[in-house]
Amino acid sequence: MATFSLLPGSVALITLTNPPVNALSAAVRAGIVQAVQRSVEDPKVKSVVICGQNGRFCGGADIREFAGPMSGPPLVPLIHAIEALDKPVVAAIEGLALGGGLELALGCHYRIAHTTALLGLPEVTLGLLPAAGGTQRLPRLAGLPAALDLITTGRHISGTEALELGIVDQVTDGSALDIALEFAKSIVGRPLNTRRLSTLPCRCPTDIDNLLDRFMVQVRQRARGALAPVACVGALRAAATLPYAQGLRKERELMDTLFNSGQARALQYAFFSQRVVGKWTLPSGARWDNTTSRTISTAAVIGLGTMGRGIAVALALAGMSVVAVETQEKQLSEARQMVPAMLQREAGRRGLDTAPGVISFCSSLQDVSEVELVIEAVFEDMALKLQLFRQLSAVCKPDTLLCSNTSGLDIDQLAAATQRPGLVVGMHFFAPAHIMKLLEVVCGTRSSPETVATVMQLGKRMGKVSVAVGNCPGFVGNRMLKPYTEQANFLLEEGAMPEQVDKVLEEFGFPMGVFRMSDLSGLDVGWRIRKAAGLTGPGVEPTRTRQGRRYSPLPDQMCEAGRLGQKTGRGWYQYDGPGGRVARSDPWVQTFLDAYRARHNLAARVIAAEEILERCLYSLINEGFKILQDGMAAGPEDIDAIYVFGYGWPRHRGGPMFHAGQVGLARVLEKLEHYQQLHPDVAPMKPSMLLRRLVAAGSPPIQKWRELIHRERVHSQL
Ligand SMILES: CCCCCCCCCCCCC/C=C/C(=O)SCCNC(=O)CCNC(=O)[C@H](O)C(C)(C)COP(=O)(O)OP(=O)(O)OC[C@H]1O[C@@H](n2cnc3c(N)ncnc32)[C@H](O)[C@@H]1OP(=O)(O)O
Repeated sequence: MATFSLLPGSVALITLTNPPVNALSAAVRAGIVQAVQRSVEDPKVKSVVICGQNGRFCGGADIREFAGPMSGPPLVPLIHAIEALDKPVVAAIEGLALGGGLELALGCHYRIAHTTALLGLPEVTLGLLPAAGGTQRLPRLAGLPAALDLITTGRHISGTEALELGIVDQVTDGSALDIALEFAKSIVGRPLNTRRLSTLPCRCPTDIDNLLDRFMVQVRQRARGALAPVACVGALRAAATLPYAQGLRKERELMDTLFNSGQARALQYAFFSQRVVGKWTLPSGARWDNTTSRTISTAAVIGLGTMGRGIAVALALAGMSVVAVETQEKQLSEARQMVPAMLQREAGRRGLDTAPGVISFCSSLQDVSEVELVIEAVFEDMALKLQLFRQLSAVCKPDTLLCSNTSGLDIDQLAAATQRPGLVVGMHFFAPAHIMKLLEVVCGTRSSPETVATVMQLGKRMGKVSVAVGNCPGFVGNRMLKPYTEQANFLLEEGAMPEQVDKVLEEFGFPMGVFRMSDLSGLDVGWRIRKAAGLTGPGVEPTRTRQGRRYSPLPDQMCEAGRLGQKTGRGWYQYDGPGGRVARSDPWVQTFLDAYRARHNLAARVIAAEEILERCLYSLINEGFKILQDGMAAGPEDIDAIYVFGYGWPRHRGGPMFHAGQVGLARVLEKLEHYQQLHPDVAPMKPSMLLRRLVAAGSPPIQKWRELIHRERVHSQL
C-alpha cells in the first residue's frame, strides 16, 4: 500500500509501504493512485514528496506478480498522472530506486538521493525492459549513451554517480527525505514545464545511427542469444528517433514480445533461485533460520597457487584479516608480489580505495594457530590433504573451522583425520576465486549445523552465491560435468570434431564449448583424477570399456602426447604458444582422431547438432536428477544456481533443471531412453528414477519438485 500524510508547510508525503523493498504491487499502485488523487484535490497541498518506508525508496515492480494475470492500476498511466500534476513532486530516494521504482522517480519533477542509494533499471536481467516509460525518459534526462549503458547492462549506480549523470538533482549524506521535504516547500509555484521529461527532446549525439549500430553489435556479442538486451536497444532507438508517444508505443510493443517469453521466465526463476539457495536446509532438519552462525574475522589460506591466491584476496575484500601460508619458497615469493596487486585491482574495480581487510604472508603452519577459520587450497591429492588436516587439527585452536577447497574429494575422510569432525566442511571455490560468484559449501556427514551456517554466512559476506551441497564425488557441479564431458568425448569417437561440438554448445549460450573449456582449465586436471580412480595409467588395459562401462581414452592420449591445453600451446586446439588464448583448429587433432577411429574400427558418421546438444545436455541433466534423488542438493534451484554462477550455463536459460522443465520432462525422458537404447553401455544415459516419477506425476512445475521429492523420500520411494 501507500500512505498519504499532509505535513506542515503544505507538503503531502506519499510513503510506499511494502516491505522488504517496497515493490510496486497492485496494492501499492492502488495506494499511489489514491494518494496522488488526494494531492490533486486537496487545496492545502502545495507540493508532494514520494518516499519509501524504512529508508528504501522502491525495488521496482513486484516480480512475483509477473507469473500470474496482471491486476490493479497499471504503472504507465500512474506515472503520467504524477508527471502531469501542476504541484511539484519530489522523489526522496533512499536505499534503492530500481526498475519501476526509478521509472516512478523519473516521472517526478525532482529527484533527491542519498549518495549511497542504488539506482538502476535492471529489467534486462529479468528478461524485460523498463516498460513504464524508462526507455523513453532516461535518454531525455541522461542522454542516449548513458541510457544505452544503464538499460542494456542493468547495472546499479550510486546516488553520487546518478548526480554526475544528471539523473538526480541533488545528493546528500544525510536524510534524503528531510532534504526533499524542505526542498518541496521551497519550489512551490515554480514552472514545471521543463521538469516533465516526456515533453523534452531526447539528448542524442549527432551520429545516432552510428552509436546505436555499434551498441547493437556489442550487445549481441555479449547477449549470447538473450533477447532482452537487443530489445532494449530497439526501444532506445525509438526514443532517439520518434516522438515520445510513438516511442512509448514501441517500448510497450517490445515489452509484449518479452513478457511471456521463456527467457523472461528463466531469468525471473534465476532471480528467485539465487535467493532460495540462501535458505539452506540439511537432511538433519537444521536450516538457515534455526541455526546460529559465528562471525569470522580472522582466516588462513594454506597453499598459494592460483586458487589459494584468489581465496586470500576474496577474504580480504570481505574485511577479513588473512594469514596466507605457502611452504614452497618460490611460490611464496610469487604470491607476495601478485596478491597485493590483485587485491588492489579488485578493490578498485569495486570502487574502494583500499581493501577492507589485510593479508600477511608466512611459510609456517604454526602461524595459523590463532585464526578462526582455515581454508586449505593445496594440490588436489588426498594423501597430502589428509596429512595437512591432521597437522591443522593439532595446531589450531579447538574451535577453529577447518575447510577444504577440494573440487571433489571426500570431506568425511578429511574430517575423520581431525579431532573436530563437526568443524570440517568443504568450501569449493571456482577460479578465479576472487571474481567467480559460486561457492559450493560441502556438508560432510558430521559437519555441524553451526559450521554450515558460519560458512554460508561467510560466503555471503564474500559476495558469493553459496550453495549447500552433499558430500559425494565431484559434489554437485563436477559430478554433473562428468557425464557431459564423457558424452562429448564419445561424440568425437563417433565422428564429431571438437570445433563442431563446441559450436553447438556455444550457440546454446555457453561462453565456451566443452573442449575450449578443457583447454583453458588444463587437460591434466581430469587426467590426474582418472589416474587416481584407477581408470588410466600404467598397467591399465587400453580398452574402451573400463570398470564395467564405456570409456573414452581420448583425453588421456592427448595428455600422453603432451597436449595439456592452453598452458602447453596445444590441446584440442592449437594456440600461438604456451599460454596463448586464441583457439585455432589443429589438423593434428583430425589426424589423431582418424587414427584412433581406425585403430578401434569405428566408422566416423555425420552427427547432427541436435544429437550433440541432446546427448551432452541430457546426460548432465539426468545426473542432476540423480543428485536430487540422492539428496545431495536440496532442490532444483540449488543445481541451477550452481550451473549459472559456476559453469557458464546461460542465465537466460535458467539452469539445467529449469531447462529440462522447459523442454518438457517427458521429452527429456523419451530422448534419454532413445540414446540409452543406442548406447546401452553408457550408464549416465539410464534415466533416473526421479525423472520417471516426475513424469508419472504429470510433470509438475519446477517449483513443486522439492515437495514431491520430500514426499517420495518420506515414503521411501526414492
Ligand atoms: C502480453 C502481455 C504483456 C504484458 C505486458 C505488461 C506490461 C507491464 C508494464 C509494467 C512495466 C513495469 C516495468 C518495471 C519492471 C520492473 O520494475 S522489474 C523489477 C526491477 N527490480 C529489480 O530487478 C530489483 C530486484 N531486487 C534486487 O535486486 C534486490 O532484491 C534488492 C532490491 C537490491 C535488495 O537486495 P537485498 O537487500 O540483498 O535483498 P534480497 O534478499 O535480494 O531481497 C529481499 C526479498 O525481497 C524480494 N524482492 C526483491 N525485489 C523484489 C521485487 N522487485 N519484487 C518482488 N520481490 C522482490 C526478494 O525476492 C527477497 O524475498 P525473500 O527471498 O522471500 O526474502
